[in-house]
Amino acid sequence: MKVAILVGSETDLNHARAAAEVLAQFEVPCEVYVLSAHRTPIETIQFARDAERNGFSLIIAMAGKAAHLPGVVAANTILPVIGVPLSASLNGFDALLSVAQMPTGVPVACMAIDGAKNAALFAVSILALNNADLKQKLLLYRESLKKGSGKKDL
Ligand SMILES: Nc1c(C(=O)O)ncn1[C@@H]1O[C@H](COP(=O)(O)O)[C@@H](O)[C@H]1O
Repeated sequence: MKVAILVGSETDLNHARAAAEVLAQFEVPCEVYVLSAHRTPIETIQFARDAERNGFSLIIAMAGKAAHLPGVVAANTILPVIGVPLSASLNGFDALLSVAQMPTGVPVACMAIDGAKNAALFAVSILALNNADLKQKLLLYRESLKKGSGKKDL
């Protein structure tokens, strides 16, 4: 059980870090790579093709601007690909549409703009399907979200 976190540029590494921190909280191992469908197309495709053989269970791919990275990765693996559009320009709307509007047959699970943490949590949900220990941790995490909710007397 291992997650790959891909970002399109070194300038996106803060988002990779945010996702990696969530995965670490759940003790899910991950590896971070800077790969770009535009700047390093051959390496990106090779990474996606080898990902399953290299022990990855799923891939989180994040990119800003013309965010083709998640789609190109999805086109080259049948592992689940979670895409995160980043707000590198146009408040992230350009990347959102690039990640969300995949043609039928090659899906990418598109998170919110800059939704790196939710990408990691979604990855944990998928992995928890086959891992009772992880499922328990996820249930505890959801329980922790209740803190601070309810009626407030001001
Ligand atoms: N969208 C992509 C891809 C890709 O889709 O393969 N590769 C880099 N990028 C994005 O370009 C933005 C600007 O990158 P630079 O800051 O390096 O110029 C980044 O947000 C990156 O994700």
